[in-house]
Amino acid sequence: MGIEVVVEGLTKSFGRQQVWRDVSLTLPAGEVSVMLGPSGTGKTVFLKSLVGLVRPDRGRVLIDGVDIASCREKQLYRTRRLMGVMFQDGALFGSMSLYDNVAFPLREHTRLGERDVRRIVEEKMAMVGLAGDGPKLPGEISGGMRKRAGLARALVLDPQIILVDEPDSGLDPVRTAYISQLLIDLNAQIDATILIVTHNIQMARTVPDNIGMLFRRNLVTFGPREVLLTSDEPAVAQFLGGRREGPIGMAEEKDDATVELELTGAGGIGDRAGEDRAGGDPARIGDRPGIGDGPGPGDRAGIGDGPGRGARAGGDRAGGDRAGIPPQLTPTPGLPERQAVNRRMDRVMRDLHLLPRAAQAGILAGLTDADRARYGIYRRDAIRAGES
Ligand SMILES: Nc1ncnc2c1ncn2[C@@H]1O[C@H](COP(=O)(O)OP(=O)(O)OP(=O)(O)O)[C@@H](O)[C@H]1O
Repeated sequence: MGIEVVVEGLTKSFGRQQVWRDVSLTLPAGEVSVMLGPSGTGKTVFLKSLVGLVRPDRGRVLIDGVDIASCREKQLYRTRRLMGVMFQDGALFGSMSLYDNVAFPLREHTRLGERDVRRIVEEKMAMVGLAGDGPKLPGEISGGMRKRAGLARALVLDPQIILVDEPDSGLDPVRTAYISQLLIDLNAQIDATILIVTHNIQMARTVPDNIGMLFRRNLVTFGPREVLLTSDEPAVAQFLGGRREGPIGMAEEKDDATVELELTGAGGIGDRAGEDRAGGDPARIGDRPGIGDGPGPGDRAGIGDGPGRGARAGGDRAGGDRAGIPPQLTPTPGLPERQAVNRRMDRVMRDLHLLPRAAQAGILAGLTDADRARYGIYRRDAIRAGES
């Protein structure tokens, strides 16, 4: 099973620029987590600090009892063996074939003979859908294939933690859907702890068990996916809706006066540009297209308010969405079930009372009959939670 990663009070600056401060979270063992955030908010720096490629100014990163933010080189090296990293562009050596790229960590860090190297490389390349592509050079293949080759290389040392930097960047939506499925399939097969850094909303909505978001040098939230997906935090709602109105600006930081204007509807950027907004509603916080669509100014979270259903968080939604929470991807038929699913559900149900009400409603609305029996929850309790 994967290993838990505990981050405590992590702070990082480059010169006078503070990237983020006091970031604390736990990546639960064997679960898939996503870190979201607008461009430039330090997602990649965060990922690198988990591998010890960036040293934070303060804080700890505990992996298997070792604080990799402060440990000695030898321990860092040993702990890194537990981790596989897929960088944005695959980070392949351009002059080596895919086969040699994927074999590289095995030849560098183990004493395996070439026959074993071949067995492992072929197995991992097949896992990411690159069987038979070994002889190709990185320059001869598409960006999606390069990413998958980078993923195969990240897998050869059988990591218990996999860190993935923007797996969707440069990919079309179909390739992004494939790599999303691949990450879930991998988790089902090897039960590793996975952290994906991305700003792809679709991936964030359908892949992870847990989601966090970095914004303005802070971790806005981190927890079960239902928390962020039902959040009424303005930056989160704007980000999920992909809208310009809200606190996130082109230069990451809008000035406060602009935000105030937008939120009061007294003239957002769209108005000044003479653009239409759906429904003519001035910069409503909860107005995420395709998620919250109920009338009324009280609709801040933009959740659970299907027309004619009484505007309730937790109500059923068309297309299988519940309370604005789309179904999570499941492994491809024929693969094992994800072991993380039950572990996560146990944890979430244990801590349910600590979560925001909308998240609770979303979680309860999504329970299967088997879940309800397991946790002793009656259907009417779940419905009542959705109504409150
Ligand atoms: N080695 C470095 N030296 C100085 N500044 C750096 C260094 N690495 C990153 N930064 C700065 O830290 C900030 C965060 O960068 P990072 O690449 O982590 O953002 P990101 O959220 O991953 O962005 P994107 O989504 O666009 O990839 C940026 O302002 C970047 O310029």
